[in-house]
Amino acid sequence: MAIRLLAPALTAFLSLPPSQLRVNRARSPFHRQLPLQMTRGHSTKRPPHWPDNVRYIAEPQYHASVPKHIREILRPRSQSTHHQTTLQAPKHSITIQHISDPSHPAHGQYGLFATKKIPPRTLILDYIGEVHCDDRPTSDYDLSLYRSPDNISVGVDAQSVGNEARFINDYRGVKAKPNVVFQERRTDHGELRMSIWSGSEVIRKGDELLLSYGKSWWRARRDEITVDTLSELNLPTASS
Ligand SMILES: C[S@@+](CC[C@H](N)C(=O)[O-])C[C@H]1O[C@@H](n2cnc3c(N)ncnc32)[C@H](O)[C@@H]1O
Repeated sequence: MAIRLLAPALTAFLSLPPSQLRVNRARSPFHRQLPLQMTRGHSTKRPPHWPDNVRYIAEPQYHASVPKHIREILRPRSQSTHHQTTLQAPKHSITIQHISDPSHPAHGQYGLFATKKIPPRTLILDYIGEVHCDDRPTSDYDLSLYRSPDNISVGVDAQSVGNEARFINDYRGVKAKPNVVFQERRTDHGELRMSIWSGSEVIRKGDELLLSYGKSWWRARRDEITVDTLSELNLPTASS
């Protein structure tokens, strides 16, 4: 299932437009891959608990589905360079952890946790993955980055390639509200990125970083379960 993570209430404090994990669905394999890069002071060395089936990257990869004119908006040619400044979280401030608490709704999966105090309204890291314009129906890691005036929707899919940001869970069933939000930014070289900021309160050492994926993400997931269940039971759906 694809997601479109919403940055809801907490985004308001930054006076910024909400971003979303995508609710649309994908169908194509990966094509072109950019070479892995070292970023300023950070390597592409996998962090602890990184899954074997996901490639750890420090810079976005551009999929063949991204048209040239959109690439030029996302990463203006004059400023395009392999020496980008990805905001990789300082390795000592966040960590991927296995969720062993049975009351956590993502029990058995992983989450992203603070290993030290993070002040309010602090840029923590970029959401890195494959930048694409095709549908990703099976991805739970597909974030909406940009919609062009000619209505082309650009996503960042971290299902198969990504960084630590892909492990941030939704706050529902965990805490009363999210403590981090999405906000787009341009790197020093002009590349459009979706980044993750702390909210209006301090994140304490040991706290899990929690977003809001948005109601539409949960609604799409619930609808999918309903349709799947009806189809397993061989019952008619609203569209059948
Ligand atoms: C972007 S991933 C988050 C990282 C994921 N936990 C992992 O280990 O790869 C989104 C997936 O995490 C799980 N998840 C995140 N927040 C959740 C929540 N509040 N309740 C239930 N499942 C959640 C769901 O399985 C969802 O499809």
